[in-house]
Amino acid sequence: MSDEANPFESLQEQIDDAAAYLDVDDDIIHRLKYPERVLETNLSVDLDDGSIERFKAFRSEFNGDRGPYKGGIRYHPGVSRDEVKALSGWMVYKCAVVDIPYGGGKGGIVVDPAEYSAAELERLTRSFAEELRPFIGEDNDIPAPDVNTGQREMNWIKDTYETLENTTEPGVVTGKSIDAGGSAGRVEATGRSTMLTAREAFDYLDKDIEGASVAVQGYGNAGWIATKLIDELGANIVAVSDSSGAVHDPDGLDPVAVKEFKRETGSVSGYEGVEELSNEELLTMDVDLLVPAALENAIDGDLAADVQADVIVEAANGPLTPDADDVLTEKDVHVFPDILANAGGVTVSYFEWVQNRQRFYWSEERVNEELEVIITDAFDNLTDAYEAFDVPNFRTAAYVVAIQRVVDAFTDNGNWP
Ligand SMILES: NC(=O)C1=CN([C@@H]2O[C@H](COP(=O)(O)OP(=O)(O)OC[C@H]3O[C@@H](n4cnc5c(N)ncnc54)[C@H](O)[C@@H]3O)[C@@H](O)[C@H]2O)C=CC1
Ligand SMILES: O=C(O)CCC(=O)C(=O)O
Repeated sequence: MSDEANPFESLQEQIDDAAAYLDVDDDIIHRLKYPERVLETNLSVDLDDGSIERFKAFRSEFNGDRGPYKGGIRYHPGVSRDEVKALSGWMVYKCAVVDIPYGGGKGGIVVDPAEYSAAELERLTRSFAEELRPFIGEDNDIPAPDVNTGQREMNWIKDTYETLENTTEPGVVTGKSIDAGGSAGRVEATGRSTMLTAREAFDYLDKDIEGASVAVQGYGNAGWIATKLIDELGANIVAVSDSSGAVHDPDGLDPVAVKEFKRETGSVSGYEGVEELSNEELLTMDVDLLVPAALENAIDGDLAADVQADVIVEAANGPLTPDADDVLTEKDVHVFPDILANAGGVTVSYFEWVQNRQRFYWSEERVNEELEVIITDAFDNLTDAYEAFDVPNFRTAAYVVAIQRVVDAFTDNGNWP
């Protein structure tokens, strides 16, 4: 993974690339490139051995023109202020692409959760929730899971908030467990929209997904579910990876068996009867479809020169640097961007929030059906814009659609002459 590109600068470049196709005042575009505010805090947490450790944490509220700030919370040693700013900006344009009534936010704690006990992580999460309390709320800013967080952490945040506020407000966070007010289908939603985007992309490009060879980088929530659902479309999953490395079988891997192996051993590496590869080798395999589902900057300009995939569908946020985009556009590799492909997560978070507010819960079938409508409509809007604006790639098309929607909300709110 390249550590050179600054994700916040990448976001700003993506906005500029699309703004060039729109008739929007430069001052408005400038406003759309910076967060409205960023909370930076230091959390002091009691460890199990009696010592105290301090953790840096952030929450960026990028833009609220279309609704409450919305976006996940990440636990990772690589979290930084600029990373969180970028991730919160991508949330703004993601929510606009799928046309759900949210702005964008994102948070993170600089921590490797593997090094701490569950009790320590609970104290850390509740401490962060206390700091977040003045900012979050179902009409203000609504956190959700991201890398290394899930239902457990969301339940802790909800409980801390509700206790301090002396209220019941399950819609203050999404991605909760079902018993705490979560939605059916939320855990699978990010991988599901990745699958739907891949399916629509192959159809649009007149390619057959059945039998298509697929490599997936990252085998966590987004990557594993995407792999399983793309496999169910009849594609041939030839390689998957996690931070330990990649496994490759040209005859096809069984995604469920690999997942079970990872659950037992902690990694995909060591899975029997397959070839072991590096992550870089996986990313440059000659496959029909490549799905980056790990972290930002997985493919930079240098690596992009060696990419052999025909189609890339981004399950991760920001896996390609702007340099990589330029190289891949030049090579005619079709990249379907994160702000569409992984938008299933926030879309089903929206369904969860709606259900929380109505205290009326939907079946998983209804969630999946409504998600499919939103993702396929968004895909059609994106490809319409790709053709109408004659932009070089699908990312720019997605930003053209999204920026126009945010600008329309801003100006309709009476903020501009
Ligand atoms: N969880 C969600 O609902 C959503 C997640 N995303 C994005 O999807 C991506 C993955 O998130 P999750 O699956 O939730 O996280 P996760 O923590 O469940 O999984 C991350 C996976 O990436 C792997 N990984 C980390 N570094 C790697 C590397 N250098 N090479 C290969 N694999 C590596 C990890 O081993 C793990 O398997 C992130 O970019 C996240 O922002 C986007 C939308 C929603
Ligand atoms: O479910 C959500 O609100 C946001 C998920 C997220 O962080 C993302 O889409 O990157």
